[in-house]
Amino acid sequence: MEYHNKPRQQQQSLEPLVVMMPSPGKGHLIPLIEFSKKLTKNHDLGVTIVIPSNDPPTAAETTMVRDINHIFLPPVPLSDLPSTPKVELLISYTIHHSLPSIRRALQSIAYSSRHRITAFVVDLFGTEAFDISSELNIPSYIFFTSTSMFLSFFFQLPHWKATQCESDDSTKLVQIPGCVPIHMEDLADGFKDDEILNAMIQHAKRFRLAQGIIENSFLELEPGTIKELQNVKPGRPPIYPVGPLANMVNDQTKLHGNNNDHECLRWLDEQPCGSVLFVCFGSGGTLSSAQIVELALGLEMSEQRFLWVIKSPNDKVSSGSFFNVNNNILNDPLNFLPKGFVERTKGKGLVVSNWAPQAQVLAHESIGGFLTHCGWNSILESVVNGVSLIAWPLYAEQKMNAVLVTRDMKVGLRPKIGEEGLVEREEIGIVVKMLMEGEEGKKLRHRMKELREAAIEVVGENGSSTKQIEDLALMWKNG
Ligand SMILES: O=c1ccn([C@@H]2O[C@H](COP(=O)(O)OP(=O)(O)O[C@H]3O[C@H](CO)[C@@H](O)[C@H](O)[C@H]3O)[C@@H](O)[C@H]2O)c(=O)[nH]1
Repeated sequence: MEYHNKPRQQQQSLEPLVVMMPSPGKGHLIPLIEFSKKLTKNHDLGVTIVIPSNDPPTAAETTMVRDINHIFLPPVPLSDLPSTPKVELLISYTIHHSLPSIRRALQSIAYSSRHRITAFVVDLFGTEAFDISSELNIPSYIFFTSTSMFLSFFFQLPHWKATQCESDDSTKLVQIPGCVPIHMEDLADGFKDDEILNAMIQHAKRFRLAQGIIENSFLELEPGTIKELQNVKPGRPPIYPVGPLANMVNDQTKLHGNNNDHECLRWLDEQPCGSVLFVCFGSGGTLSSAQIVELALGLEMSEQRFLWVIKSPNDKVSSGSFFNVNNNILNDPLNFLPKGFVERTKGKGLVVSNWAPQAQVLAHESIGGFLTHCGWNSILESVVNGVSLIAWPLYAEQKMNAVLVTRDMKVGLRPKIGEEGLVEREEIGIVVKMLMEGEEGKKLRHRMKELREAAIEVVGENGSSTKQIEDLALMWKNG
């Protein structure tokens, strides 16, 4: 029987179910897990997460979703693709080649005698699957995992031409509705590449097909942009700001197992309050070998305590760990540090290979600052913990996020890139010291504490984000 032909009466007796589909990457999966938890725990609404990927699930991914109904789709091999792939195209490629298995997964749930799917929620790269939800008569939504600023830019994209990004003048200003103007050089990298731009325009054109767009942000964080996005305009679906949906400490233990034993948390226990800079470039970010050396020597020059999550370098792309295809994971990242660095900084600094329980680290009272690649989840996790930032964007929309953090939110410092294309050790030393000890650092911390208060308020019992989730849950329960 066709799902959409099930008699209304029969459909109403079935349990409502929301199906979510993140695109590949932990930065897309984690906020959808947080959203699912709110729907299931607070609203007793069933959720199944359908997960496309390129590799069989890792142990970390399996642990992350263990308390949620989920389906890992068959991996799409990337072996035919170039060895220096572009992240945005790889993600789009994976979704495109997963369409047959997405269809099978949705059909098997939709035709079951237990559930009626009342919403299909994808992220910004998942809109190609709207054809399938539409065939099955399932309402489609987008969960936008990045900033409202980036969402506002997405609505401009269908009118955008590659030539607009090909300006020699990198200081030319781009006006995104509701936002402060940003320099051309700070636009998401992909928009300067024809192939990526065209793929993104295709995604953006399908945004209007969604019944609503759920955003992981809140008014106090991006007031101008959210107000602008909430203006009713033809072709623009309603916007639901539900953020910050961030990986929180209590839940982190569930996500990654019992991390209380992680060596970095034990080390943090021994450091003075607010004294440690956390350095981490997200799930996919990598530095070049030369940049690793500069960062190490810069941290040393700053004379501050630090906890650094280091990945093996990649001299071609700065997203070297996003997909495993290009990352030499066999090399111990510590081998790329300058000679004698670990010994010289012993006691004052700790270097951890590849992964640390970030949410627990940021919640630790010894943490006084965060040097981040500006992934949106990392920024939100800093906000909920009141930790001010050093913005070191690497790829995707991270430069736009860095502008937001430093110029709009005013909670971070951004080091300058030197002539060789590297952030040099002297600059790192100065900026780190300024954040951790300087007057400017104090102001940023103060502002971040204000944002933290606002974040606590909006996700509280009567908060605006709680209310938005309630409205969505009610609509999806009765759908
Ligand atoms: O050692 C680590 C590294 C990361 N994380 C977690 O992994 C997530 C990383 O997310 P995010 O900070 O957003 O970075 P990416 O994984 O790089 O996220 C991708 O997705 C984001 C949301 O769309 C975009 O903002 C980024 O540019 C894009 O690279 C966060 O929850 C971190 O707490 C850890 O727990 N331990």
